[in-house]
Amino acid sequence: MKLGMLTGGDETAIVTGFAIDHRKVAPGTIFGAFEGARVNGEDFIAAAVRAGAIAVVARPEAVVEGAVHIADANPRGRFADLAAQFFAPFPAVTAAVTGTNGKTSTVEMTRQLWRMAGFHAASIGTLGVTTADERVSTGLTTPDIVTFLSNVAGLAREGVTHLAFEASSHGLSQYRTQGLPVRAAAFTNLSRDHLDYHGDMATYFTAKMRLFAEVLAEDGAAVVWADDPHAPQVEDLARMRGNRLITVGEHGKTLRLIGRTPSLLGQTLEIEADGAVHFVRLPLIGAYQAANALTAAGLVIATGGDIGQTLANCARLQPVRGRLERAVIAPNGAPVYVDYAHTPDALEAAIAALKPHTEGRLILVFGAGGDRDPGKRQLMGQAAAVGADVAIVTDDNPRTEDPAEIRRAILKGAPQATEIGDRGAAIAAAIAMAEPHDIVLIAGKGHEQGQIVGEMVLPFDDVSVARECAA
Ligand SMILES: CC(=O)N[C@H]1[C@@H](OP(=O)(O)OP(=O)(O)OC[C@H]2O[C@@H](n3ccc(=O)[nH]c3=O)[C@H](O)[C@@H]2O)O[C@H](CO)[C@@H](O)[C@@H]1O[C@H](C)C(=O)N[C@@H](C)C(=O)N[C@H](CCC(=O)O)C(=O)O
Ligand SMILES: Nc1ncnc2c1ncn2[C@@H]1O[C@H](COP(=O)(O)OP(=O)(O)OP(=O)(O)O)[C@@H](O)[C@H]1O
Ligand SMILES: N[C@H](CCC[C@H](N)C(=O)O)C(=O)O
Ligand SMILES: [Mg+2]
Repeated sequence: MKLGMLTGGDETAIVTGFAIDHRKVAPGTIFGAFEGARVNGEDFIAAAVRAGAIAVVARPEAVVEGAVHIADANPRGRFADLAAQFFAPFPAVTAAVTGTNGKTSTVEMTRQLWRMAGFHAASIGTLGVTTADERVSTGLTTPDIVTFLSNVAGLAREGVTHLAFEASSHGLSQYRTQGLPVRAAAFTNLSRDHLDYHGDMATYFTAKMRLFAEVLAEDGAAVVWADDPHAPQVEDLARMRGNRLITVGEHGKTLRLIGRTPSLLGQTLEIEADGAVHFVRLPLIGAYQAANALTAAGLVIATGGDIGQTLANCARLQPVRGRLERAVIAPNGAPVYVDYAHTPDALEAAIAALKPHTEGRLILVFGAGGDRDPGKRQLMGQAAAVGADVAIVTDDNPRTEDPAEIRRAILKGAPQATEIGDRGAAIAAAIAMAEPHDIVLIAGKGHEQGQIVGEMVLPFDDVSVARECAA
């Protein structure tokens, strides 16, 4: 592709790729220079040009010498739109999911439901890039724009026609998925998280709402978990833009949840849709997994799926890695679950999911991440104090913070809790104290494979550690 095709000018230089990090610039690259949270990408423009950048997308006031300056007050957005022209074509059917909790689960279930309907489907999110054959990690929930678009194009080349991806609030505010047309967008819920980055709840919500206000195609569909207090605002936005609206949940109109009966290994959902009542035997426990399954079903229906068939397929959904995953059953019969709950709301949801299955005590092991919203720590402590019978506060990715300080903040909300900093020792203690009718819940890390201490990632997997402790 010639540069002129992107700039509208007559430049004949051949574009070989796109980069947002000057260390990834090769001859023929278009470099995006963005102001970041840590550093200003404009400081690397000269180095990018020396490395062979032929054009730089940057604010009008940035200085670009020796390459074409593609000036835009919103360089991230402009860069994304140009990169999308370069990387296209993409899968024809795309669905994005936003919300504080449930994005990973919903995109994974959407992928599974599309596959059951016979489509070549993929998902991109916290778990990585997932197809029917493999899973490749990208490190972020919503990868950077270049990684994202190149992966999406790669999936299309492999024959993927249906893609569901997670639109995190960071991703939305940094235009990490801009340029990929979105046919359907879902909202799961809003609660406290990431205030270290967004500052306050209103800004955090506005970042998420970009998905509906700007990213979703004008003729696309909005799928809303109607039982969240923020749902009406999302619904109003969709109506205002003239998007097709699909609402799910007890307050939902498209898929109305009228009954939910937990069973030993799953639950039966009674759903009213299109004037008929459907019974879905979901093989997953917990109200939150039912919510995510219905939101996923909403996305599949929004993109052409048959209501009856899609609901019937929910009976064959496979568990999502690290979300209420049963790691092991202790020798005395107590089951040990691993869950990715790392917000106050998620912790409450995970506890609520296991409560109906607990005849004895619910023993909880949890912590909170360093270099992340400190305000959520005490609230997570409170959620544990209210919901768990025994709570053990431990470390979860302290990153560059003092882990003892993080635990202290959590303990303010859970003064009765036991403190065991070493995560392996905390898990061992929980399993050792469990009696036959108790349940152990290890929260916060889910699928994660490491404990981040300082800049180091030490290998750590809750599921393997639990199995070792129970052996
Ligand atoms: C706070 C945040 O979102 N940071 C991400 C973001 O950084 P930024 O734009 O603020 O970048 P910066 O480091 O200040 O640098 C500014 C610019 O200069 C460039 N640069 C920088 C250094 C250099 O030597 N040369 C150079 O060109 C950078 O590539 C960047 O474009 O863009 C970077 C490049 O893509 C990401 O690596 C970085 O993720 C950091 C590592 C991170 O931890 N992000 C987390 C918080 C995150 O994004 N999480 C969300 C939500 C999680 C969830 O709830 O699921 C996610 O989607 O994963
Ligand atoms: N619909 C929901 N409502 C409340 N809590 C939920 C819901 N879905 C998931 N959770 C809780 O949040 C945890 C994370 O779920 P999931 O990974 O699907 O969310 P996510 O939005 O992708 O999270 P992240 O922002 O870290 O990527 C789960 O392990 C569970 O504890
Ligand atoms: N995507 C989330 C994951 C948090 C997982 C938890 N284990 C932690 O490290 O806080 C974040 O970056 O905030
Ligand atoms: Mg996720």
